[in-house]
Amino acid sequence: MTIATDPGCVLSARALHLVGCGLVVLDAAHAIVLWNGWMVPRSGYAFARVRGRSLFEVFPELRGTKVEAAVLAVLAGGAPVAIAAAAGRAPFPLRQAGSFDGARLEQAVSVTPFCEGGERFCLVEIRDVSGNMDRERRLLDHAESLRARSYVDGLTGIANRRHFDVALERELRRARRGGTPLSLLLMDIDSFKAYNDHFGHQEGDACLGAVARALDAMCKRPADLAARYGGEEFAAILPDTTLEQACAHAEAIRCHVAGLRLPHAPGAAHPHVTLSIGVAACVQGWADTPASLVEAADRALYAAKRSGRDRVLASTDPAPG
Ligand SMILES: Nc1nc2c(ncn2[C@@H]2O[C@H](COP(=O)(O)OP(=O)(O)OP(=O)(O)O)[C@@H](O)[C@H]2O)c(=O)[nH]1
Repeated sequence: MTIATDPGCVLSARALHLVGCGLVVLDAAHAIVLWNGWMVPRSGYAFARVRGRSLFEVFPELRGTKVEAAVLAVLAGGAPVAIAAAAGRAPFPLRQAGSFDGARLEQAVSVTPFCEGGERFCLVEIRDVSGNMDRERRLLDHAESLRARSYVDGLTGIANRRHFDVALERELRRARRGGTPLSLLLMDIDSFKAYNDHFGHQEGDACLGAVARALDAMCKRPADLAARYGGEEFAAILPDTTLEQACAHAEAIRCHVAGLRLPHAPGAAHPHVTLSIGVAACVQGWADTPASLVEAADRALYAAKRSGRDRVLASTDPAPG
């Protein structure tokens, strides 16, 4: 019975050329015995040009790839092999139909053995998964941008409390491992309630933004982190910085913010916006956990407020208990 006279065979042959993926059948010597219509515009080769030629002669770049290994294993009696798509590593030089110099289609490939008339063959199926990969990439980009945004304070644009917590934990571990110093500044805008009451909440928000930008600009080393700790309170993590160095840096920040000469409310302690700053350093045995370091800096900040504001005080005593 010939293909021409068997309606089933004719239909199968037609259907084969309409399938929405690449189908290539190889004989035991990996010569191409079938090449469907999908392959033609994507490879630039009509069936007549590849018929009887080794797959690896038509596509020499398949040498040394997972596709070659799969074909050889399957033709030698192995089980079917599925090769998942990997971004940027499309094995076949196939492009969008009709385009011969664009990017390769992203491909998922499977290789399946079968026997016919006592001979072994394999079917190579190539699926274009470019759309899926694009979607996956867009989802990953979106997830990455959400993740980045979840670490930024929406009002001021500097690191938020979550970012601060993660960074403090990480930097403390690094300092303990390396035996290096680590300091923390807690900073609070003085009489900020009076500012809001006088200028209104929107101006208050703008003032928080201006102070945040000033702090961020003053924390220049790559490992330094300026963050909004909450409300009108800010924090700075200063790795590789001793208590003494941190106090000097805190004093520079205090002067810098006072130097902005942002007008304050008439009822405030000072005519311009100022900061009170508490400084603590991580020392072996105490203030060496995130909670105890924050607590030490907070006690110093409280002392700075009580002793008149617009000043820097360091915590030198171990936390109680
Ligand atoms: N505009 C604005 N105000 C805020 C924000 N978060 C906290 N505040 C205000 O900051 C003020 C903090 O006031 P207090 O805790 O009484 O302290 P203070 O007036 O700064 O006084 P001292 O800290 O003792 O100098 C409150 O009025 C809060 O409403 C914010 O996101 N935007």
